[in-house]
Amino acid sequence: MSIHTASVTAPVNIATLKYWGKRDTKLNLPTNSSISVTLSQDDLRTLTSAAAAPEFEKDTLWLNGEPHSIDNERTQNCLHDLRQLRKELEIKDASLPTLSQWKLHIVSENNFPTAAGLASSAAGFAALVSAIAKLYQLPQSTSEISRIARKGSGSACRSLFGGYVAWEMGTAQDGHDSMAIQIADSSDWPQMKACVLVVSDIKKDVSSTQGMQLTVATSELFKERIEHVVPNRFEVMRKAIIEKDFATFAKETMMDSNSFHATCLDSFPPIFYMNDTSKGIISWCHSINQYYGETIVAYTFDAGPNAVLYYLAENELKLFAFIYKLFGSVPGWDKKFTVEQLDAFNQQFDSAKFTARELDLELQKGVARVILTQVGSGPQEAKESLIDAKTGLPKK
Ligand SMILES: Nc1ncnc2c1ncn2[C@@H]1O[C@H](COP(=O)(O)OP(=O)(O)OP(=O)(O)O)[C@@H](O)[C@H]1O
Ligand SMILES: C[C@@](O)(CCOP(=O)(O)OP(=O)(O)O)CC(=O)O
Repeated sequence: MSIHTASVTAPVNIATLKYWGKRDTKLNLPTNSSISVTLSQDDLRTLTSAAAAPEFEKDTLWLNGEPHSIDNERTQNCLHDLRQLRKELEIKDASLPTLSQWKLHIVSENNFPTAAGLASSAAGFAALVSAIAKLYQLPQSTSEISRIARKGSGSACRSLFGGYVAWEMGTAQDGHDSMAIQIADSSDWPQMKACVLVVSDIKKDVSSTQGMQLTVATSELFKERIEHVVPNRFEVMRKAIIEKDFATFAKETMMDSNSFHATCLDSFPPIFYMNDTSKGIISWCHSINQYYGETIVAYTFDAGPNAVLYYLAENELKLFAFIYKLFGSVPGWDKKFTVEQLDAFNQQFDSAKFTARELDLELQKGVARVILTQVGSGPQEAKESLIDAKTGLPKK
């Protein structure tokens, strides 16, 4: 069997200026531009291998070891566009193997919970589209490929780049100008770190796709958000990233998370993604910033209760004096810090004279684990393949 394969890893991204609302649900065209930070693949990543061979009978996807439906319109749109681009190459150069006509086998693994509000669809579609683009040796730019990932899941287009990324909403009806661009590389502002407080990794009741359309259809507040709030914030946040102005970046990030969740509450019937633990974490972050008299931490919440905290490496000790005090007993710390470093967080807390009233111990019960990570790079070609090169099936 003559099997062609390619493997890619792709990152998760967490928006600091949220995408919420579509003007075209088929093409995933958004009602506003958005901004995100790409997280390091050392901690959260999707690995996808794609293979094409004339003998394959049908397009098949295996996700986390199980067959997974590929018949949905979004995945089909991505495959269609990628095949179209490959076909153009084959027409120009008749010596190329006709991969565009062969069926695909795609095998993918997320190294974190799927469909649990940790942006698995973003990393998943970014990896799927990147792996097939690599397999097909497509010459298109990363932004052009991001347009295809967008059709899989809107936020996926931002996972095509590392660092700090904007998804420009565009205005064209066919979506050709709605794609991701890089605002700054991870190496331009490498000090950005992220701490994910996993409040729940259970599948959510209202998916992002359903939730945002309910907001578009019913929320009055949403109109104000897309017409005024987001366009202004986009410029302020972009500038803050370029100038490495953490205080402004953090304030806008927190305000945008709150604005997005306010439009969820303003939807009818209302959508609640945050729970009491999430709200407690918000107050806790404000207490920490107030205690230090400067903004050292920003929180943001996607369509679920998990918190993502952004902070700069230089403030890690200051921040973790508090975060480790509350959430030190859950898994995730020992992989990143030595016993001495963890002890330093405790000592820093003890010297902080923080009162018991401000220390909300109830919060401890709501967090299941922490994921400690940082800004990272975009999709990378992987040496490891999940596909057996002889059979074209997933490796056991
Ligand atoms: N590695 C992958 N390859 C292909 N598709 C994937 C992959 N990972 C996830 N998906 C698709 O994304 C779906 C999960 O998307 P969903 O939006 O429900 O959750 P999420 O992305 O984890 O959460 P959120 O979007 O709120 O952050 C899966 O059911 C699957 O169809
Ligand atoms: C709250 C968000 O995470 C919503 C993400 O929505 P999706 O990209 O998952 O939605 P679809 O385009 O319908 O697949 C905000 C964001 O990532 O910008």
